[in-house]
This record gives sequence, C-alpha cells and structure tokens, in this order.
Amino acid sequence: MIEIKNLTKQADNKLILRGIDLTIHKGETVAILGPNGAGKSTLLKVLASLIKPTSGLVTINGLKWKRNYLQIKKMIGYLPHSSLLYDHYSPIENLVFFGNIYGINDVEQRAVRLVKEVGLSFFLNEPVKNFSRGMIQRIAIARAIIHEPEVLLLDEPHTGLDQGAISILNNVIISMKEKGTTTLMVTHDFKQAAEICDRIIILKNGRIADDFYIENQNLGFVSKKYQLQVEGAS
Ligand SMILES: Nc1ncnc2c1ncn2[C@@H]1O[C@H](COP(=O)(O)OP(=O)(O)OP(=O)(O)O)[C@@H](O)[C@H]1O
Repeated sequence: MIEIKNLTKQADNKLILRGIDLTIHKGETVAILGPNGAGKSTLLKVLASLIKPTSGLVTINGLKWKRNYLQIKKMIGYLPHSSLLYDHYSPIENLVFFGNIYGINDVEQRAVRLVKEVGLSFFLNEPVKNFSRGMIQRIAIARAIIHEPEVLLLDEPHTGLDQGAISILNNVIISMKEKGTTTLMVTHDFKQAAEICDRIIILKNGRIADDFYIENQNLGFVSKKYQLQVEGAS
C-alpha cells in the first residue's frame, strides 16, 4: 500500500505538487492522467525517491522513505522516460547487471526469461545501441521488473511501442497484478489506461482533480471525466 499525505514539491519558486493526499491499495493498477506540466512525472519521481518532496509524507507498505531507503528501493520498479540501459551491453548483460544490484538468485535464467517475455529472444546478445526505440523500451520494461517489485512506477510506458509490444506490456502489468503488484502508470494513452487500470487519477496544476474507479474498460467514461476536469466541458 502507498500512502501519500499532504505532499508538496517546489522547484525554482514553482509549486509543482500542491498538497497531494492519496492512498493506493495493494494490487491496484492506477493510471495518472493530466495535461502537460500537471506534475505527473514529478509525483512518480518523488515516489521512486529520485527527488525529495518539499513537505509531506510518503509511506510504502507502512515504511517511511527516510528511515527505510534500501528496503523500499528493493520494493520498487521504476520505468522513467530514459531507459537507464547501458548502450554497449546486450539485453542479457544489462538485465544481469541490474539483477545483480538487487541480489537476484539465478539472475541469468530470469534475464533470459524476461527477454523472451518482451519478445526479443532473437536479439539476446546484440548491443542495445543497435536497437530501435520500441525495442529499447521493451528491454527497459524488463529491467524495471527484474527484481519482481511489489510496486511498479511507469512513466508513459506505452510510448514508442507497436501494437504487439503494447499487448506484451499490458500482459506483463496484468500478470504482475495477479501476483499482487501495485502499479502506478503515468500516461496520455486513455485507451491503455481504460484497458488495464482499475482506477484513474486526474492531476491538474499539481493537485488531484479527480480520483475514480472504472469498470468494464469504459474508455468513454474516462474521456468524459477528463474533459470535465481538464477541458472544462460538460
Ligand atoms: N527540477 C525542476 N525545476 C523547475 N521546474 C521543474 C522541475 N521539474 C519539473 N518542473 C516543472 O514542473 C512542472 C511539472 O512537470 P512534470 O514533468 O511533473 O509534468 P508532467 O505532468 O509529467 O508533464 P508531461 O505530461 O508534459 O510529461 C512543469 O512545468 C515543469 O517544467
């Protein structure tokens, strides 16, 4: 479970997050929607502990960030805009490298399985620098889940993926949900949000403008709620 209380983030005199209160329950798959500059990536970065909040409290599974840094770090898988992969390493070398950081057992076996899961077995030993953007994104996703995190933070994960890779990613997220993983996904892709998420949060000007559950992958409902909050339509 993730608990966020009165979270604010200020940078260069700009208040990016303006008092976020949010509870995400274990196993939920949550999409964070909002216009450009709303503070979505900043919220994810705070949760991933890449940047410090200006004030407020974040606890993950009851643990506070400040006191349990390493323990929490192991619980989290984070997919940022950049892949974090090493260009000259192959997918397998990258995944083994990151897996070793987390002290994974049988890391090579797991790395091979993940590369297969994201559909790139054929390129197992090819340097990542030769890969297309979508291929890099697939391996970046595998990297984010190499340590089987309990919490998955994904920043625009569908960007650059073709239809096949979108299905692969969605299946990865769904199968992790079945194992109890909690996922927060920043996205501009309403269709994917409606398809795999059970809850939607709309962020606007650093505040939560709406927070609701969806049923039956109701894309129309998501679009209508978004228009109402962000575009001011009724
Ligand atoms: N380190 C920083 N210093 C100053 N301003 C920043 C910093 N980081 C982010 N911002 C500003 O905060 C606002 C929110 O940025 P953020 O990247 O969180 O938005 P976002 O909702 O993810 O946007 P997008 O949909 O365009 O990716 C933007 O106006 C951005 O320029």
